Amino acid sequence: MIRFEHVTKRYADGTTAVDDLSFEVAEGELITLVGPSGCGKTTTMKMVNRLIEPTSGRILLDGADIAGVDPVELRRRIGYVIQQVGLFPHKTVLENTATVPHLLGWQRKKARDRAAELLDLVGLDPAVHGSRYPHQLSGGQRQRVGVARALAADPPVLLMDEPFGAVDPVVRERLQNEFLRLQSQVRKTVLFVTHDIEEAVRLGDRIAVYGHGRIEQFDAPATVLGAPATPYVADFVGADRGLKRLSVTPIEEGDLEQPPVVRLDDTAATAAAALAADGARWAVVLGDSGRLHGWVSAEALAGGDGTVRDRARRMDAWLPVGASLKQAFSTMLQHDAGWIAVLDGEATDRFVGVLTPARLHEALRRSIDADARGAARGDVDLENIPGA
Ligand SMILES: Nc1ncnc2c1ncn2[C@@H]1O[C@H](COP(=O)(O)OP(=O)(O)OP(=O)(O)O)[C@@H](O)[C@H]1O
Repeated sequence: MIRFEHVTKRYADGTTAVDDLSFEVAEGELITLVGPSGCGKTTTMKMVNRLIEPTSGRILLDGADIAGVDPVELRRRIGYVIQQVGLFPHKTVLENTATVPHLLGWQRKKARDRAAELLDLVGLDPAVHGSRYPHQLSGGQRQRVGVARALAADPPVLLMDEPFGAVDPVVRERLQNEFLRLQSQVRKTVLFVTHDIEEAVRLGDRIAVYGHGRIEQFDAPATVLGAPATPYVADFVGADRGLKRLSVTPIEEGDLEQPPVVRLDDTAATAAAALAADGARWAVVLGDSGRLHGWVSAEALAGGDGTVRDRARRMDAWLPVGASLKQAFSTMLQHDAGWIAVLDGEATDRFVGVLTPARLHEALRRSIDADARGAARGDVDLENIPGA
């Protein structure tokens, strides 16, 4: 979709902002460009819509060299969102959003309908916010309008230069989540510049980590965190990369422990026998429809009649398979629980196993090791990891 071939940009004063850059971005992929200030991220981005021309090399869009495409025509295919959103102060939110459709000569009604649809998509109510002026919005709302405006003409490519850089961390996280939801619907090819590794990791399908004018590593977030290609990248992603990695490592079925499972209506004696057969001290308890109810200990089942129902404790800390290890850790803390149940996440909510802190740690170690060796996580034998 977008292809850089040996692209170099040298400014008139001799600064080499981008040095012999080659990479490729697939259609519908979200690439984050991350690195310290002045490393060439913005220059890279602006060469794609020809706000800056390369000194040498080629950039191809859909296989065609963009040097041969009229810049105005090119920019119609490329949405652009920047940190200082650049909304027109004297135009309403709706008019701002409809800017590009207007320029493209759409009929007024069609352009306004499209703008309203886009505002809705980015979480703004067109009936409430559409007639406001930019100064009547919060910073986060202005950023949303910026995104809506960039999407208005439905361009296949989106360039985003620190779009959420100017808002506070809480709003920023909300905007990031909304943007991910939006992207899962619209599937644009996105280049997203940020200097924040957390943001890069959270958003990117792949991350390009920049050194000076060059890409030091171009990989999936989990790989960048788990197996930094150079000491520079390791330093940039930080000493707490293990923690960051939690947020990009999903829970897999193979990570889970399988304690005995009993039902609320089982007799205490049957349940006690099941625990004894397994040598287990506790069992997961499922309710009537197979949903998670909680747990029951071997002590609670000892002696007496009745059913598990009388002796079980409720515990509803659960997550679906595929949720991140970070969510798992945070759910454990939130419920003050030594384990969480993992369900299949489909409509059936089938119980698939239990994640304990020890299993979580193992999953993390296994995924780091798998990336380092280019293997699948399930194939990693923890015995072979030193210190595991
Ligand atoms: N017009 C220009 N003339 C000369 N040098 C420039 C020009 N624009 C940018 N540079 C230099 O090129 C290098 C790369 O700049 P660029 O804006 O691409 O970096 P960046 O990674 O986007 O930085 P930031 O995160 O601070 O925006 C920097 O050293 C910058 O000073």
